[in-house]
Amino acid sequence: MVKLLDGKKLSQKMNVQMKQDVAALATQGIIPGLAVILVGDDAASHIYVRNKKRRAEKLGIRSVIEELPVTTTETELLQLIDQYNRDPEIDGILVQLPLPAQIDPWHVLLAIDPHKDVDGFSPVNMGKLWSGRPDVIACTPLGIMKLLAANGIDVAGMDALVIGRSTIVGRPMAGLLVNADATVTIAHTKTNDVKAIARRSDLIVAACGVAHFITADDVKPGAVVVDVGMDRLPDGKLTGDVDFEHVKDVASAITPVPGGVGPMTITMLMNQTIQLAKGRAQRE
Ligand SMILES: Nc1nc(=O)c2c([nH]1)NC[C@@H]1CN(c3ccc(C(=O)N[C@@H](CCC(=O)O)C(=O)O)cc3)C=[N+]21
Repeated sequence: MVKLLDGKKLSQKMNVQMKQDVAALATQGIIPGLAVILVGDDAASHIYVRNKKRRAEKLGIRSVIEELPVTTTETELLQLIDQYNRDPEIDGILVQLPLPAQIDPWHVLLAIDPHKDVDGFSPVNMGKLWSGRPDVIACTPLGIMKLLAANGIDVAGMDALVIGRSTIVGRPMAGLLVNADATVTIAHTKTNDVKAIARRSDLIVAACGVAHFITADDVKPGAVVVDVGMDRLPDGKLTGDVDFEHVKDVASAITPVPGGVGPMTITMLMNQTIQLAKGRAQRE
């Protein structure tokens, strides 16, 4: 029987601890503060940001949402980031990716104070992760590690395949897996035969953005399959990079879409905002 890696259920469980943490901070007069900056009118991004605001409100985290027009210049965005860098009541800053073409995301990642980089995308935090000394960690990969651990899956010694090399998912995912003693392959669009690698992997993390890219034929019996995809089928339905219906009969454990990695991403974002606020409480 396949084990369903249920991110919604684990998120609800983690909410209990997070609410206690927020209450403890409140006795010290501290409310965790999260600034979310969204540039442009990408429909999916607006939905994620609204979800984040709702989750923050439920937990007692103060969130400030900045929705900027698609014409925003890089200078304007960097000025806003600097304003939040200096705001003592803001613990975490998140700039929703992707950004419009006139803004270089690298300049944005360099501008965010690493101590407020709640996404863990800045070069300082990425470097710390790859140095084996993680600090703030990218929320999606961190959520995946929590989901695996909570289901008793130890990746040590596993042959792991990460499909995708983005700053948001693939690279930090590979770093976390290496730190947890997995043997990691990072595949990408130029990889010669990703399916052959998939067939001999004990763990597959699919983050390539192609609906149902991983089929039952690509999965070794008993492998663990994690689906980071958020793809739309022609009928508009949300689906993942994994053909769940068929892969579930081959894998030993699998994440659903929705209800798997997505909810864990937001949970980690909230948890890291709370952890950063705890750091502020200690300094004050
Ligand atoms: N700086 C930055 N940080 C991010 O964390 C970030 C980003 N940029 N850009 C886009 C991606 C995407 N992302 C998701 C978060 C939650 C769900 C989520 O909650 N998904 C639900 C379903 C939602 C639905 O039904 O549409 C689920 O999987 O169950 C999905 C995707 C965060 N991202």
